Amino acid sequence: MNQPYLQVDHVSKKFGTQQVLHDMNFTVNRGEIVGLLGPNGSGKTTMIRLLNGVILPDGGSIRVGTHNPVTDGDPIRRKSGILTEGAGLYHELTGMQNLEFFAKLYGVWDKKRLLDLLEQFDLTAHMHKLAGTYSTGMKKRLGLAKALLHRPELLFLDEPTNGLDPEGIQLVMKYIRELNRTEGTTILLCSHVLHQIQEVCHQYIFMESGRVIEQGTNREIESKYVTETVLRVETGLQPTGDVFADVPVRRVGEQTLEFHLPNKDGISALLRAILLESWVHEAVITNRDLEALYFKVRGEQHE
Ligand SMILES: Nc1ncnc2c1ncn2[C@@H]1O[C@H](COP(=O)(O)OP(=O)(O)OP(=O)(O)O)[C@@H](O)[C@H]1O
Repeated sequence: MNQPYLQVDHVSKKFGTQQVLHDMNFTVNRGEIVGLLGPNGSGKTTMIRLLNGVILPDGGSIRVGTHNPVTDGDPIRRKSGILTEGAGLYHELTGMQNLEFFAKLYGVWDKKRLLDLLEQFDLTAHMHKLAGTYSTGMKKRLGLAKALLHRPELLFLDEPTNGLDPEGIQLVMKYIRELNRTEGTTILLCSHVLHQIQEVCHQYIFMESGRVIEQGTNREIESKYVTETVLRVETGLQPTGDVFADVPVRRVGEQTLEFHLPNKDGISALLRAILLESWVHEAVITNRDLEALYFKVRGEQHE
């Protein structure tokens, strides 16, 4: 089932004298949602522009399906949609006119599709207003509708939820998941809001200073980097020392203790021991969500 779709081999890119990407290597399979993660300036947008054929690499090779972006930029752009920071909208046109313009440009004029997308992104009531008067969130949602007009098989999303309110974030993340599930769209997603993307991504590529420093699923990265289980428990327990039931413990809040276990196997026994002495309202493993893994992966680079 794993069919390589994006293949990046030893890719490098310079802007002037600045080496922005160094020997980049990664593969994304068809139908995956992949998070491209890394701090500001690590080269994520540059990588997307190379995949999309908008700029050319200095070295290495890239495949997007059967295409090489160096020679086949147009076919790739016909099959892909892109949402960038600016969204590329015409502010002097209405929301509807923007979609009409791009649908004609892409040669995919379909009024029903336009109306469906406006409806899906909660823009029907605003479709006759000028895009320049839209809020940041509305522009972002219109940009997404524009990126999806031609039913792309590949979608590049650069910070898709930036500037959206909680309802907008939920709407967009739900749509991304649905699109991938129903149409099998391959999605490369750049975001700094890690708790949002961990709900939708199948795997992650971690970048740092123009290099891939790690790639894998949450589970793969967890098993490689997480060597203990940190359990945060909301409880009335008052341990007398820094060990309880043979587990090291420290107080991190008035009613919150943090236990450090060698692995998950000891959690049930620990909770049973706590419950013999006090109440428990919540127990959460805190060191295996995407944010914790992100810092762990990056931390190892700096050690
Ligand atoms: N057209 C360009 N000309 C010169 N330098 C550029 C150009 N585009 C990007 N850079 C530089 O390349 C580096 C990587 O930029 P890029 O935008 O790819 O990073 P990023 O990971 O997407 O950052 P962010 O998270 O802030 O969006 C930065 O140092 C940036 O200044």
